[in-house]
Amino acid sequence: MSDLLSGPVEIVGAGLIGTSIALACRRAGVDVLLSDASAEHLRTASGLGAGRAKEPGEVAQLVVVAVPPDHLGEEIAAALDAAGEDTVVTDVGSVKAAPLEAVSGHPAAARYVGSHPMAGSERSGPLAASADLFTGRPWAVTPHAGAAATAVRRVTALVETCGAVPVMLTPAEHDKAVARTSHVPHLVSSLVAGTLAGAAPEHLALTGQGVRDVTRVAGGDPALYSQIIGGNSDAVASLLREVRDRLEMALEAISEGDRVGLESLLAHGVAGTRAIPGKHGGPLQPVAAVHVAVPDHPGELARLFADVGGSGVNIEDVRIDHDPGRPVGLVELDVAEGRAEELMGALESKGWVTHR
Ligand SMILES: NC(=O)C1=CN([C@@H]2O[C@H](COP(=O)(O)OP(=O)(O)OC[C@H]3O[C@@H](n4cnc5c(N)ncnc54)[C@H](O)[C@@H]3O)[C@@H](O)[C@H]2O)C=CC1
Ligand SMILES: O=C(O)C(=O)Cc1ccc(O)cc1
Repeated sequence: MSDLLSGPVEIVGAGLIGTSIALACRRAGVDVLLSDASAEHLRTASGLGAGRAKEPGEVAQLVVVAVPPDHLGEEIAAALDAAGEDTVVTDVGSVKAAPLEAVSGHPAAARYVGSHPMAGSERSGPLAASADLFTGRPWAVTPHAGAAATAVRRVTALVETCGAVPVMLTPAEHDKAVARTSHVPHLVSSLVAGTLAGAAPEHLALTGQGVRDVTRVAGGDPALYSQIIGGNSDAVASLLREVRDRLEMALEAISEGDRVGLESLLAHGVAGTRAIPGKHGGPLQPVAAVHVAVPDHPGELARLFADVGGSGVNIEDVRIDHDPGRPVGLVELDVAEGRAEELMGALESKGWVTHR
């Protein structure tokens, strides 16, 4: 348990994110008080060991507001109104503009510091929660100009207690950043996924890993994402105009048979993928993909990973695709470039069928 965060921590909104934070705090030995507009979510989260229902009069050291975006402002203001003199209030909202507006002018605004974990899931509610959700993930801490240094330290201690990596940003920088790294990618993913709805089954039979990668985040709850994206409209609109300009360039290049123009657009995309930081925030390491055919039986993945472990080659990333015609999975293992041949040799010697 951190000296800066001895508890209790109060979670307002015991859904996916709130319950995950609660579970991580409980694991660190911190007392957790829960509240939620839904009695069922409160019961479920308590039953999962995320904490106990808050009793009237109990005062927390840190309140974490984890409700849907449209309700953050009112719940943050209510938490500041009700809190003790030393209580710090944070929220986990995906956009920082509205929460900040809600506390501006509040006499206790110095005790509010916004934050945003960059981890989640397409699912919602306490049953989707996990104490490990934030492990190793970036978590923005976004103090406003009037925030107290002690409040910033306590919110940073929460991030560390959850095993995440704090990233300090102003609220305005944060909102611009997430428009680029989260909100526009989500919208574009949804637009692409929409072209699949109602498509002919014989076309969908050719679905491979690429389209699954591009459309994964589009599976998120539309009610939640319309609040998130709609709450960051200026930053999202400005980037979407850039995307629209490039889409028009792509249409023009395709209709005019301009291969040079098309290649230049695709090369710009490659540059974008290389700009994404690698694991642990370092530069992106060049990786090579090794594909392994894995029979669709219980225990086969465990056997594969044990054999990879025995080879001494570290797995940088892993994806699993399914052969539509056979009971076989295709596991794609990303490893450091230069070690792929060694891994293939080691796996082939154990009977696995591999290819690059
Ligand atoms: N879902 C994700 O992947 C991520 C979500 N966030 C942010 O976290 C916040 C919560 O999102 P999730 O946990 O995904 O949603 P969720 O739907 O799983 O949980 C929200 C919880 O808040 C409760 N609630 C609603 N209104 C309330 C109120 N006025 N007072 C008390 N409880 C109330 C709901 O009953 C529910 O249990 C959102 O603001 C979202 O922007 C941040 C990072 C990732
Ligand atoms: O699913 C993913 O890859 C995510 O990036 C999850 C996510 C969703 C919403 C956020 O505000 C932050 C993170």
